[in-house]
Amino acid sequence: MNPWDDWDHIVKIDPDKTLIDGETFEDVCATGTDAIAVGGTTGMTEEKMSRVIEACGKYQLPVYIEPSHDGAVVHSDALDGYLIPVVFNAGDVAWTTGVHKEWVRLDGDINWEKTFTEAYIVLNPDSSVATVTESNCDLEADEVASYAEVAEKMFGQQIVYIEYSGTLGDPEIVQAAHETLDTASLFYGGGIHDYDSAHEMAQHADTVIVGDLVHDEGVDAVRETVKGANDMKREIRPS
Ligand SMILES: CC(C)=CCC/C(C)=C/CC/C(C)=C/CC/C(C)=C/COP(=O)(O)OP(=O)(O)O
Ligand SMILES: O=P(O)(O)OC[C@@H](O)CO
Ligand SMILES: [Mg+2]
Repeated sequence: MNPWDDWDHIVKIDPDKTLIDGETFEDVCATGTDAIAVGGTTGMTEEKMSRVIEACGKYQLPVYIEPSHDGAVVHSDALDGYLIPVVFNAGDVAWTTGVHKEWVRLDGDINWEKTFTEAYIVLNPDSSVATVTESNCDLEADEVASYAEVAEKMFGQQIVYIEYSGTLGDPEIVQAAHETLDTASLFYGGGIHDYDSAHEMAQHADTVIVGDLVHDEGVDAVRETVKGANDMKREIRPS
């Protein structure tokens, strides 16, 4: 049993962005989402990360950090664990193993029991994450599916993350990736903004991730995406 096995929905909070006026981290944790991930590509500092971790750590939800580089890792009792991206289609291998090597070399406090990797496939060429990692986003569905298969079968990855950060992706690509996986979970993130987009992506993703919406629209909009994802899971799960 992995911590994420019963997560249908995650809210990813970017510590470099603000919540909507009048909304709190408590409100975010009460949207019905299953877990909080803390991370973003640009502007990460230890102080900003810690503020969000401490604020979200007071509630029942699991809180994980998703560091964007080796210097962005924060250790805190408020954390349930660490989700470490490994970018499979990165143009620079630093994002596949290089920054990981530096992290292991320099961080004396790694708790491997709470550390899990995510095999990222980055697909929106206009996102910061694609720019930073120089990812090759020009991939057909069968190539994405093959990356997913390589991640699980050759590299033993237990999370494959289809990342369209900032834009809603192609459900057929998500489906193709999902179909290659046996035991690994498929995470999908990017452009989920309402009931329908969450509902659609939850058909093939085991877990959907909602990021910018919490910063741009707020908790009511996030709650709709939780409903969409949960409804789809009820529709497709054998009772
Ligand atoms: C070795 C350690 C500790 C970490 C390595 C982490 C790696 C490989 C990071 C690569 C970049 C990555 C996948 C970051 C994860 C977080 C993420 C995708 C955030 C979303 O970013 P964007 O939405 O593109 O950026 P902004 O919202 O900040 O513009
Ligand atoms: O911000 P959005 O587009 O919701 O994307 C979520 C997440 O996959 C980003 O890493
Ligand atoms: Mg973003």
